[in-house]
Amino acid sequence: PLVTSKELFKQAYEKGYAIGAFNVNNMEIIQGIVSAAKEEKSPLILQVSAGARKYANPIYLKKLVESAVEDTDLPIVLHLDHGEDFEICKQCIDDGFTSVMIDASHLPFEENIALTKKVVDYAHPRGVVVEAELGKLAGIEDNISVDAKDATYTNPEEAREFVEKTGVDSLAIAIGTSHGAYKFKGKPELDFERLKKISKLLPGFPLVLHGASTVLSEYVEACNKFGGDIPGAQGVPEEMIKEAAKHGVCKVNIDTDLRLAMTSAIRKHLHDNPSNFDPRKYLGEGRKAVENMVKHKIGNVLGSSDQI
Ligand SMILES: O=C(COP(=O)(O)O)N(O)CCCOP(=O)(O)O
Ligand SMILES: [Zn+2]
Repeated sequence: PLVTSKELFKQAYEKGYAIGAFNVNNMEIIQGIVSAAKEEKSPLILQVSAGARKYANPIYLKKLVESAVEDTDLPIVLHLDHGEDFEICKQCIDDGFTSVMIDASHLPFEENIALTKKVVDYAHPRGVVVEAELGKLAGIEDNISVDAKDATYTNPEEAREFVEKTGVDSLAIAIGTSHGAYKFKGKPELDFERLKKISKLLPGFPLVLHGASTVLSEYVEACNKFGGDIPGAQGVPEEMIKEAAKHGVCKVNIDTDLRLAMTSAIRKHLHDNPSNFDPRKYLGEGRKAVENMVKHKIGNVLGSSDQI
């Protein structure tokens, strides 16, 4: 069924695992993710960004997710990723999403609170949960200085005040991750001291990690071997994701690893089969690669297998 993440996060928090939140943009990506979750008997968050709504048309995405629920009967959360204003959150809530993110992290603290509370006050009476963000995902400057970290990473005391004043159900925090394939110039590093402080001040409260792709080297190498050009790509080591799940992180956002898995498979297929021009062949290979990557994440990193 379509579910909210409330109960899923509660169990994940208690058992120390995290739930993958995978971005969806087309049928094959959804099918790959969902078959992996089905096989791993794992709860699942399918998330739709504004970019995905523009690319695929919201109606198609909603119907594809409904098909996944009908086909597998998995507990699936349909989540709006990075909602940029009240309007889009309202639209998705009215459209049957079970969870929305209002990303007001670029606003001053008080304005972030006000806008987040406005979304919470609309969502909760309709049985929908809300994710907000406090702090700014790292840029890709080299290991940034301590005071720069304090200026951009999530402040633990502010996090507690934010949650109390907004009633939000989960909080995306900034501890050194960033979106995309180029997360670290030097050695990958997350601010675990900060994470521990935040989770200590917010016991039992679900935290969210954005920019949590590993940028798996096997896919980067395959992309580059078959015509791609993705130099120096680096992500979050899987050990760090496991560690974060032990300190209150219940939702782990993964999009770049999906893209790399799909792209590497398609590049390889097109390279190895120059005479083929049937999209079902290379899109099918892409789907299979997505399925295998998500199975790996669920089974070996997130720990959410056999939880349904
Ligand atoms: O946290 C992440 C993904 O992190 P990742 O890049 O490490 O996978 N996300 O919220 C995904 C953001 C995708 O937005 P868009 O569709 O506009 O490109
Ligand atoms: Zn994000």
